[in-house]
Amino acid sequence: MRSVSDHQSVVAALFGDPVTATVPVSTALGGVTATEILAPTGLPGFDNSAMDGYAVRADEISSATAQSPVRLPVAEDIPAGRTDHLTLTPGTAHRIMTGAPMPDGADAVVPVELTDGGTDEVTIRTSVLSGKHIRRAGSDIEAGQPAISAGTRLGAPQLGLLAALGLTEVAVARRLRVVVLSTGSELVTPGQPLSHGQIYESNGPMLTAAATEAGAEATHLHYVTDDVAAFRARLDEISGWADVIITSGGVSAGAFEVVKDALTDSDDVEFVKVAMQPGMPQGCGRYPGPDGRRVPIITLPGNPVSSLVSFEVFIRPPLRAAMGLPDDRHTLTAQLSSDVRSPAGKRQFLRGVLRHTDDGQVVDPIGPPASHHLRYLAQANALIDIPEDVDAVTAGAQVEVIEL
Ligand SMILES: Nc1nc2c(c(=O)[nH]1)N[C@H]1C(S)=C(S)[C@@H](COP(=O)(O)OP(=O)(O)OC[C@H]3O[C@@H](n4cnc5c(N)ncnc54)[C@H](O)[C@@H]3O)O[C@H]1N2
Ligand code: MOO
Repeated sequence: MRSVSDHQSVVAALFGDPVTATVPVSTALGGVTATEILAPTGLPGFDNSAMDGYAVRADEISSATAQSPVRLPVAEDIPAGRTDHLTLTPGTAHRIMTGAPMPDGADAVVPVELTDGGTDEVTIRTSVLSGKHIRRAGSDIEAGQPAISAGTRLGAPQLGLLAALGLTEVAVARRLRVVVLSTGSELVTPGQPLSHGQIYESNGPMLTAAATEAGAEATHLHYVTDDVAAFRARLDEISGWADVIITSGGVSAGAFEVVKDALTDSDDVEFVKVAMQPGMPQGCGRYPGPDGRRVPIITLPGNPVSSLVSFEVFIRPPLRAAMGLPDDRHTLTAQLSSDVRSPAGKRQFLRGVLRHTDDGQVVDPIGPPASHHLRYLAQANALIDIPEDVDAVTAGAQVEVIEL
C-alpha cells in the first residue's frame, strides 16, 4: 500500500504552476494577483478638502475667536466635481465641500460648524492651523508605489483600490475549471423519487462545493450507467475544456466499477490502495483527450466521507497552489477528549469537533470510523490525523488536528 504522503506527492505532481490571465476588475473577485500592482496615479489625485467648510489662508484667521470672529467675503463655491483650477485671492474665503479640489493659495479648511455658514460673507469663530482638513495629493498612495502585492486574494477592499486607481483589468492566476463527475447507477438526483436500492447523489454537490470553496470554478456532472465506452466518450468531451477532472465512485474491487474499468490497463491513470482510512482506493493520472490535452484526473472513492476526506488530503492543497492560493488549512495540536482506536498500518482521519478552551485546544472524536456517516462529517470542524503506526490513542493525549 502507498503511504498518504507518497500519494499526496503523486497527485500534486499532476498540477502545474499558476497560469496568468488578464481579467476585467469587475469579474476579478476571489482572484489572486499574478504580479505586483503599482499605482498608475497617486491617491488622492489632488489636494482636496476633508470637510464641508471654507478654504482659507490660515494666517488670515489666526485671531478668530467666538468673541472676536473674522469675517471674509465668499468668492467661490467649490462643490466636489468642479474641474477648473481656482486661486484664493488674499482676504477672501471659498465655500468648499468634502472631496472638492483646494484652490491654490488656501492652506486650511474651516469646518462649516465653526462658522455662521454664510454664502456671501462668512463669519469664522475659530482659528485653524495651516494644513488642517486638507487631504494631500498622494497621501494615501503615490504614483508608482506598490498598491497590491503579488499573490493577494482580491476581495472587496482590493477591488475598491483597483477601481480608485482607475484600473479596469488585472492580471490574476487563472481559476481552474474543475469538473466533478459522480458515477453510480444507484444515484438519483435530489428532488426525484427513490426506488428501493437507490440513494440520493451527494458526492457531486459536496465535492463541487469543496472545489468552489477552494477557489476553483467547479462544475458538477453526473454519469449514470455502467457503460464504459459511453463513460470514455463523456471524458473525451470533458477533457476538451476542463483543467482538472475529479470522479467519485467506481474505483474499488467490485464488478461494475465504471471508472476503474474505463481507465485501468492504460499508462495514463493508475489505481492504488493508499494506507489510509477513509479513502483507501484511489486513482490518479492524466486523461488523454482526443485533442491531445492531458487533463489531470483524480478518481476518488465513492463512500461520501472517503471522497471528501480524500479531496481535503490529496486535492485541495495542490489545487489551491495551482491557482496561486496558499494552503489555508491549519494543522494544530489538540488534546483528545476520549479514547480512539485506529487500524494498524493505516493513517486515519477521524472526524472531530475542535474546541478552543481556556486550557488550550480540545478535540472530541465524533461518529464511527466507517465512511458512510455523512451526519458526523457535517458536524465536524476538524479531522483528527492518527499516524499509520498508531493503533490506539487514549483520552488526554495530544493529537494532530486539521482545522476545516
Ligand atoms: N471487496 C472490496 N470492496 C470494497 C473495498 C475493497 O477494498 N474491497 N473497498 C471499500 C472502500 S474502503 C471504499 S471507500 C469503497 C469505494 O468504492 P467505490 O469507489 O468503487 O465506490 P462505489 O462502489 O461506487 O460506492 C461506494 C459507496 O458509496 C456510495 N456512493 C458512491 N457515489 C456516491 C455519490 N455520488 N453520492 C452518494 N453516495 C455515493 C455508493 O452508493 C456506495 O454505497 O469500496 C469499498 N468496497
Ligand atoms: O477506505 Mo474506504 O474509503 O474507508 O471507506
